Amino acid sequence: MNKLQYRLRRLRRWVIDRPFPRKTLIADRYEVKERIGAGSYGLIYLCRDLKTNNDCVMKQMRPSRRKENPRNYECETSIMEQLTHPAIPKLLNCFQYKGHLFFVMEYISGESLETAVFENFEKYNERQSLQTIYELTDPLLYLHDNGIIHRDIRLPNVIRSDGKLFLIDFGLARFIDGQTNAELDALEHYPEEIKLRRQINFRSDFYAMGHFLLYLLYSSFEPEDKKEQTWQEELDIGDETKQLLKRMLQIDKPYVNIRKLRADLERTLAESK
Ligand SMILES: Nc1ncnc2c1ncn2[C@@H]1O[C@H](COP(=O)(O)OP(=O)(O)OP(=O)(O)O)[C@@H](O)[C@H]1O
Repeated sequence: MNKLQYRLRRLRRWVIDRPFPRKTLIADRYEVKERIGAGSYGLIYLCRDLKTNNDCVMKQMRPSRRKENPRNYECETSIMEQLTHPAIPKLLNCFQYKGHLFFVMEYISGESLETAVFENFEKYNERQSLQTIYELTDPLLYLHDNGIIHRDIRLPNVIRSDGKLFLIDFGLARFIDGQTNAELDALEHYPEEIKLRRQINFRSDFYAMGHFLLYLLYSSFEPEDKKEQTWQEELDIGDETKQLLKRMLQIDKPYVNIRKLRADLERTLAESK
C-alpha cells in the first residue's frame, strides 16, 4: 500500500468511525452523555437510559473494523450474557441501530487502576499489591470455572468503585474451546509476549496477572541506581512473592489452575502479616 492509499484508508476510517455527539438519542432510548473510550474495536459512551433513568455504558463496534473482526461483537456479547458476578458489569442489552452494532452494560462509576497508578501516583506496597491481585482472582475464578479466559487483564481494565474492584472489557475473552484455526495461525506470527497473553489457555490470564502485579509493585519503587536491572534484582520483595511471580510469568513451572494460584496468594499474605 502506498502513502496515498494509506492516508485515504485512515481518512475513510475516521469518517465512518466518527463518534456520536453528546445528546444523540440512540434507538429511542439511550442518550449519549459523553464518549469515555475509543478502543481499537469499539467506541464507548456513557449514556442515560431513558427507560430506567439509570446511567449505563454503551459500546458501539467500530464500523470500519466489522469486516476484519466479525467475531468480536459476537464473542464479547455471548460471553457477557452468561456472566453474573458482583465484580463484573452486567450486560443489559444488545441491538442494531442504523446498521451499527451496539451493546449496553452496567456503568461502574470509579477510576481505573491505570488512572490510580499513572495519574494519581498511588503507591502499592508488597502486601497491598498481593491483596489487589487476590481480590481479582475472585472474578477470575468465576470466569475460569465457566470455561472463559479474559485474555486482557491490565490496569485500564480494572475499575475501583467504592473500594471494590471490577473487571471490565471482554472484547478479547474467549471460551476455552473457542479458538478458531485462523486465530491460531495468526498468533504464530506474533512475538512471544503476545502469544503468552493471547493463547486460549488459562495460563494467559495468569501471565497477565503477573504483569499486573509487577506494575503495582513498581508503583512504590524508588530507584537507587540509574543502572537498569531486572525486576528480580531491583524489587525489594519476599521470596514467596518472587516465586509467585516467576510461576505467573512462566519463568518457573506455570500455574495451570486458578485455585493453586489463590492458595499460594493466601499463604503468602498470611505469612506477610
Ligand atoms: N462498564 C463500564 N463502566 C465504566 N466504564 C467503562 C465500562 N466499560 C468500559 N468503560 C470505560 O471505557 C474504556 C474503554 O472500554 P473497553 O476497554 O471495554 O473498550 P475497548 O474498545 O476494548 O478498548 P481497548 O481497545 O482500549 O481495550 C475503559 O477503559 C473504561 O474507562
